[in-house]
Amino acid sequence: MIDIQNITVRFGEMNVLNNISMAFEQGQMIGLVAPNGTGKSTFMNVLMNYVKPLNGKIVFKDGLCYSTKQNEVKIHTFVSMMPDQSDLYNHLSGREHLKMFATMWKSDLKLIDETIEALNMGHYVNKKTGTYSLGMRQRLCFAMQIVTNTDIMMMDEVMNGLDPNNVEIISKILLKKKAEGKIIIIASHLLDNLEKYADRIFLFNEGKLIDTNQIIEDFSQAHIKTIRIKNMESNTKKQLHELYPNIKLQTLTNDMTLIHLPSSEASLLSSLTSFLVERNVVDFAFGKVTLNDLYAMYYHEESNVTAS
Ligand SMILES: Nc1ncnc2c1ncn2[C@@H]1O[C@H](COP(=O)(O)OP(=O)(O)OP(=O)(O)O)[C@@H](O)[C@H]1O
Repeated sequence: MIDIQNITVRFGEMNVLNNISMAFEQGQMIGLVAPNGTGKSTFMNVLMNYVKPLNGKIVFKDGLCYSTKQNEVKIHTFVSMMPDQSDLYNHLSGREHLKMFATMWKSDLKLIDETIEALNMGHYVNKKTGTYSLGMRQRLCFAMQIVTNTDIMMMDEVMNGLDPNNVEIISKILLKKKAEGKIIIIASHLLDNLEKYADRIFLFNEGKLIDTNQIIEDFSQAHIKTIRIKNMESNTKKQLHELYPNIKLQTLTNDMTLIHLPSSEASLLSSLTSFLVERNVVDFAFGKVTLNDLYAMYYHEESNVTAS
C-alpha cells in the first residue's frame, strides 16, 4: 500500500504537485498521463524520495516513511524505479546488468533466465550493451527492474522505442506482476495501451491528479449516451446545433466531436442517428468517453459549444 498524504512540490513559482492525497493498493496498475513537463517524473521522484516535497509525506507498509536515511534504505528494498538507458554500462553485457540488479535486491536468481526468455532477449543478452539498439536497451532496462522483484515498481515511459510486439510482451509481463500483488506505476503516452491494462489512470492538471475512472463514471451518470463522431464538418455541426438546441457538442482537436446527450433527451437518440446517416456521417460510435477523448478535453480542447 502507498498512502500519499498532502504532497506539494514547488519549483520556483509553480506548484508542480499541489496538495495531492491518494492511496494505491496492492495488485493495482496505475497509469499516469499528461503532456511533457507536467509533473509525472516529479511525482515518481517524490515516491522514491529523490525530490523532497514542500509539504506532506508518503507512508508505505508498516507505517514506513522517508523520515530517516535508514528508513529510506528499508523502503528502497521494496520500491524500485526502472533504470534509464543512460544508466547502462556499455562495456558490460545485459546478463551482467541483470545479475547486478538481482544481487543488489537479493532476489531469486532464477528470475534472470525467466525474464530473458519472457522478453526474447536470449540472442543478445550476453553481448555488451554498447552494441544494443534502442529497443534492446529499453527491454534490458525493463528486465533489470523485473528481476529486482520489488513490491512496488515505477516506470517512466517503459514503452519508449518499442515495437508493438514488444509493447504487448511487456504489457503481459506487467499483468503477471500485478496478479502477484505488486503495485505498478507507469507514466506513458501510449493511451490505448494504458486504457487496456491499467486499473486506474490519472491525468495531471494544474498540480492535481484527476482520476479518469471518476470522470468516466460522472459522464455515464450525467449522460445517458455519448456519441463520438470522427471528422464532422462544421456545417453539419451548425445544423445539428440548430436542430437540437438542448444537446451539448464538444469539439476536440483529435478530430473528434462528442455529443453529450442528457438522460432527459434520450428520446432524441434515433433521430440524431438518422440525422448523421442522412448527411453521410457514418464514422460515429455510441459509448463511453475514452482516454483519448479525456486527454484531448484536458490538454487540447478546441471549443465547447453548449446549446441553451
Ligand atoms: N529539479 C527541478 N528544478 C526546477 N524545475 C523542475 C525540476 N524538475 C522538474 N522541474 C519542472 O517541473 C515540471 C514538471 O517536470 P516533470 O519532469 O515532472 O514532467 P513530466 O511530466 O515527467 O515530463 P516528461 O513527459 O517530459 O517526462 C516542468 O516544468 C519542469 O521544468
